[in-house]
Amino acid sequence: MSSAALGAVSVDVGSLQKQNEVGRLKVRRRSGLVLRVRASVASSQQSLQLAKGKTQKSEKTVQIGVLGASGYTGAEIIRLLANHPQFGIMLMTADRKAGQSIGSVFPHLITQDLPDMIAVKDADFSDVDAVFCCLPHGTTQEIIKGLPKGLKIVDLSADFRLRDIDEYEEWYGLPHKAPELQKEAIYGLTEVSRDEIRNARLIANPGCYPTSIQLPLIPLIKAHLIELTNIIIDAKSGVSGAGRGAKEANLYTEISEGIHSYGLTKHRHVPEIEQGLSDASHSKVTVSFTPHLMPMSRGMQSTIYVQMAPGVTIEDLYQQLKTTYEGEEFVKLLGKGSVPHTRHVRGSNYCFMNVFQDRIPGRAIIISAIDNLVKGASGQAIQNLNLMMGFAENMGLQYQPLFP
Ligand SMILES: NC(=O)C1=CN([C@@H]2O[C@H](COP(=O)(O)OP(=O)(O)OC[C@H]3O[C@@H](n4cnc5c(N)ncnc54)[C@H](OP(=O)(O)O)[C@@H]3O)[C@@H](O)[C@H]2O)C=CC1
Ligand SMILES: CC(=O)N[C@@H](CCC(=O)OP(=O)(O)O)C(=O)O
Repeated sequence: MSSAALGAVSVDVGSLQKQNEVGRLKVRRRSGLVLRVRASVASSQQSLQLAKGKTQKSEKTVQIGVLGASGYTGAEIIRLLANHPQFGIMLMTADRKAGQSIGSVFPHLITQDLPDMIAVKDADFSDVDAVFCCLPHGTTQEIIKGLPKGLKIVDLSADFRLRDIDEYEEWYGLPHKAPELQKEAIYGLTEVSRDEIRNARLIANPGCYPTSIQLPLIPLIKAHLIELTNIIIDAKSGVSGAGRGAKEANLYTEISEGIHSYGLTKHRHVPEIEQGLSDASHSKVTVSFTPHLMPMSRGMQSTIYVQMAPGVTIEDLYQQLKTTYEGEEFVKLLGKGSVPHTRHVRGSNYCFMNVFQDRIPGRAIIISAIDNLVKGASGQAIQNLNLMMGFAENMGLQYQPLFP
């Protein structure tokens, strides 16, 4: 049952409560005793199913569930899927906002024909083919463990990113609740692990900082062009990276007109970055990583300082990245001397990068820019599901950046 099939009428509170008990009405409070009600014109049988969490199949070929549809990454999945020819959203869940329509939670999505949001525990996954799991880390393992085994899952949280369970428990301070699923999870940095992603059932979608950092560093490490010590990463994120939940630290007054670093020496993305770089080098790589919060809603830039291997020049680094990414649609090495800007990738699935010779001989500066909500989260998640379902990797993702 799609929300587009619901009409709007006004009724008194008594009849409203009675009807709402059987799930026939979606209620939004206006003022005093007058309520605006969206009444179902479907049969009572269909209405009852809606109350239980059933939703009508989308007309598209792959039925998608979005868990955590009331959060920023969930909303971004929904926005991006509007233009996807194969993925249709038939199920959306939320926690505190369960029971609300998408239009009341995200007015910018009101024009899309979408089911209302329900609690995860009420969801019926029997007609769903794949889910995007956009829930906070720590809540995700148990929820994914309870999903039907045939479902394809792209998990945007950090819950399955670290292969080493002890490391997860140490950095996240939480017990791992699904170690058996951890063995199955494939880390979904698309350009690096495409072949494994195609055959995966459960993808651990990378964090936004790790995406912006690993994309330039992995090819340089694999080609032995940089030293594995003294890698220094100075990274900056827009505030949407912290999610939509209300937190004092993310109030306008706290983040506007200034920048600040956080998570010094202990940010939980350190082990994720080191895992990826160590895999590329077949030895333990450590990094210094300092993230910063910027007064912008979305966007991420990583500035990375590295020591080049003996005899290696900046031209070698440039040529290596050029060869690695020249056939890639979403990773772009800029022309020599051009500086990546977050505003040039905003709203798109692109990662822009470049390398620069430092004035200190032997050192290089690498800059990469992504939109944290797109290539850093929901865009890469769709890229991965496209591969898992056997579709073109770029399907539904050819959004040009928003500028200015
Ligand atoms: N924001 C970003 O740039 C990125 C985020 N990520 C990761 O993606 C995931 C989602 O992030 P984001 O969208 O920003 O987060 P938000 O805080 O914006 O949204 C979280 C969503 O999860 C729901 N939720 C919260 N607690 C529970 C629970 N106990 N059970 C079921 N649902 C719950 C919320 O529902 P309700 O609103 O109803 O409370 C909401 O829909 C996180 O793991 C995050 O770390 C990854 C890369 C980038
Ligand atoms: C600005 C901000 O707070 N950013 C988040 C990272 C968002 C992200 O990609 O992280 P996960 O998917 O690993 O949660 C942070 O620093 O924790």
